[in-house]
Amino acid sequence: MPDTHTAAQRLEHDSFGDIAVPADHLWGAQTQRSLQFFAISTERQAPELIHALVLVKKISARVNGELGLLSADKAAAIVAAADEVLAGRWAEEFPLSVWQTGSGTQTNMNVNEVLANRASELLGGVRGPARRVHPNDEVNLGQSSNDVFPTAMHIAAALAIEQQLMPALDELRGQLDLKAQAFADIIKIGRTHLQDATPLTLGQEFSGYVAQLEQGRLHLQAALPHLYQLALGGTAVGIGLNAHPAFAARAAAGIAEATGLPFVSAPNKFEVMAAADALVHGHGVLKTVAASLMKIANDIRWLASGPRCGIGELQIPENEPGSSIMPGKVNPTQSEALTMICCQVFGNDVALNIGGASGNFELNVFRPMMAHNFLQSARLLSDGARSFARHCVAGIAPRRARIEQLLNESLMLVTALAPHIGYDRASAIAKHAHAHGLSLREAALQLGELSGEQFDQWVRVEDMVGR
Ligand SMILES: O=C(O)C[C@H](O)C(=O)O
Repeated sequence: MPDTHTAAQRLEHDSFGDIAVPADHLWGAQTQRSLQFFAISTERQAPELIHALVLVKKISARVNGELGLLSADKAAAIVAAADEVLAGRWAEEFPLSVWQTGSGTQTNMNVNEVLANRASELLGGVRGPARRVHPNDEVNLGQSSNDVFPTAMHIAAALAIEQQLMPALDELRGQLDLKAQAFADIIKIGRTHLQDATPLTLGQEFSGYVAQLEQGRLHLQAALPHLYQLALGGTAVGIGLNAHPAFAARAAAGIAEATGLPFVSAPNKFEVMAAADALVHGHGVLKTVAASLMKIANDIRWLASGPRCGIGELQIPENEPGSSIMPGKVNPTQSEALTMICCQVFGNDVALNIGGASGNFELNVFRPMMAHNFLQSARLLSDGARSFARHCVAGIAPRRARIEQLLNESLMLVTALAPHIGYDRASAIAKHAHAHGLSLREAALQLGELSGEQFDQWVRVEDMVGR
């Protein structure tokens, strides 16, 4: 009795022979082998990377058609199949693990197979070995995983920076800037080394966060030109064997037009294929942005600590119950999520650096991991920055009474006396005040260092904050 519950299968074929694949899927033999031999963990190639690979295939088919290397009907069918994927169809046809061949060959072939089978169907043919479009000879025409995969990585990374990360960071910068302006007149005590320091305004403190993100944007922009260089046309080792001499430049121009970004054919294909420095540099900037966000998120949660027994200068939004056991407790959860994201980005950076440093001769073979880490970092930072902007920063309010209390209790206002009575005498006032639980004014008068009028004239916080 045949098992009627067994899913229908069809035979696919590659240079290793026949292999059964699920009949309802478009992928072919090499995808199936990869599923068998790389059943490793749950990380799949990022949708942004698949999208970029499919775009490369679409533009390549069009250019190869224009160059007379591919018949017009087949080029059009591959373009149409690619457009279906780019429009969101067939997402389940790209099931491969990140942890596979280091060049991304199996994912390149996954894309080739899906587009070949679908293009065949669009031409009225079948899927499988009798298909009317060949995955290697036609979809992969004039290409190798070695140039296609780094090309897709550069496209996906540049798009992630420009379309995801920059807008998200701009939103967070905008929210912080609103607070910087709103808090411009609130004088508070500064802290250095976690110890009391001289005063500044809350607005000045927040303006530092704004400037951090402005610098981050400039760093991101500076990382883009290298990512705009595309390896496509280099084929296996960078010399372009089997590609038409006009292919590289035309394909890069097509990708630039399709994305609206100034991609060009890399002037040196050996560099973009043998190394992955553009990704290492770009992720270095993502790491820098993570360092900025971690500092900002940490400051805000420390300033909001309490509400009774901490610093308590800021009130942050109370979005959800904080504790399963402690009634009424509310926690700085947005800061916690964002700082965890930053940790992940730092970890991704280490792995990506090792991968980038470990290429051999003509090819870097750490690419799927590097693409995965880069795109995960960009996504995490984008979503995290937006979440933090909307659910924390937008609702931050100053706790004025507490700010004023801590300002008045601070001993470091004594710094304003140093130009008048010298460092040593001012220091003696601060130490005396601390030792005897006195205010600075009381200590100064007790030590007979200056008159009350002089103290009031010289220790004026409004004059200390440099506005
Ligand atoms: O898959 C390819 O096109 C080439 C492969 O990565 C190799 O260099 O062996």
